[in-house]
Amino acid sequence: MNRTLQTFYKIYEFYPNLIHIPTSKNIFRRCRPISDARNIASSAPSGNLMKVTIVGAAGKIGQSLCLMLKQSPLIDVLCLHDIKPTSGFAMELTHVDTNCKITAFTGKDNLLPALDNFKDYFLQAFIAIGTNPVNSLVPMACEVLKKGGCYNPKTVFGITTLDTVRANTFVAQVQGLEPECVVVPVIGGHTEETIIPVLSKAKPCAEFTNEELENITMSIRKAHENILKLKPPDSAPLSSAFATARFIISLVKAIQGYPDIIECALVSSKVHPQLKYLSTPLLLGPNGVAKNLGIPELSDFESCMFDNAIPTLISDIKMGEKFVGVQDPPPCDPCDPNPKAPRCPKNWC
Ligand SMILES: NC(=O)C1=CN([C@@H]2O[C@H](COP(=O)(O)OP(=O)(O)OC[C@H]3O[C@@H](n4cnc5c(N)ncnc54)[C@H](O)[C@@H]3O)[C@@H](O)[C@H]2O)C=CC1
Ligand SMILES: O=C([O-])CC(=O)C(=O)O
Repeated sequence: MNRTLQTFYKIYEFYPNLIHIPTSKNIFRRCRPISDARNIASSAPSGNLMKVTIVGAAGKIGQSLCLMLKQSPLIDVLCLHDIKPTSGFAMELTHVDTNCKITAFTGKDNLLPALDNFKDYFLQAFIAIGTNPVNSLVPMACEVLKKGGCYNPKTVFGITTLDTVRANTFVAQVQGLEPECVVVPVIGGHTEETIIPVLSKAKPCAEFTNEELENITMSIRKAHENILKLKPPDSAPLSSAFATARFIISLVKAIQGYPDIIECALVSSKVHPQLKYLSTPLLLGPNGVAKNLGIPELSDFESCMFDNAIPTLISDIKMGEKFVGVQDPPPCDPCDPNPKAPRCPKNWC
């Protein structure tokens, strides 16, 4: 096994529910009706196939996610991988009368066959991580990919779409709007203290009383906890699968050249000096992040939440990096300056 293969193997061992989308620059198909898609897809040359691999596919989220993705006319091959048996579940999915083909692999030894295209496309393959803790696993994955010499910061994503889906829903309830019409950016990370719903930029309407702002924000941040109270020890597999499917379809559309695809996701970031990874709105294109749209202008309430989240985000990021051996840079020692360097100013460190 060469070094690149080992790297990928290591990543996939760590990340059930990681979603891998091998891409080809040749893939620029436009949206088309399902009936039309059946014909086109069946005659599409294999190099142009849109394949999505779900790792951890036999789990609670994975199964619903696969069912949703099986219904997409934009995906040609849906590949299921899990350490648990996948063949029965895969056979059931093949009975769903949509064009998307199903392939299935079981066990660690079959991970590489599940990712059969990655050797050719690994720098373009999109990797989306839904497994918690997303705030730490994305930095960890990026470090592993860097060590393997196959890191492309534009194509590694932490899935935070569930926070956006919840924000849209709760805002729509309060404002009496249809949830499908509401768009709320959610930045930060994917834990209670790091989720920052930017309600001041909600569309189509960002008018809220202070009480509404506080209630909606808390409902989004505590959504997981509130679900656990009603259905312990379950998480939120249905809404998570829905949100993950939405994010995956957005990635697929971006790869296929659809314009104006914007999603919030946790990515390697330079938009804040202290945060190497941050979830912000992203313009997605065929090569991944086409443009990081950055931190929207925040209200005082949102700025306060953001400032409070920074230490947690930093510590979550460090935790992920340390897990794969990345050390903090040695602290600056003002008593032992490099004689060739300018003297370290007092309190610099
Ligand atoms: N990002 C988000 O918004 C959300 C993320 N989650 C996270 O998603 C993850 C999955 O949740 P569930 O589906 O409910 O869990 P689950 O336990 O039902 O499913 C996980 C699946 O991964 C498989 N698996 C474990 N190790 C594997 C490996 N090395 N290779 C391949 N497959 C492997 C297991 O056999 C299992 O089928 C959890 O970490 C959860 O915290 C949950 C909700 C929302
Ligand atoms: O932690 C979990 O398993 C569930 C989760 O992310 C959420 O509901 O937002």
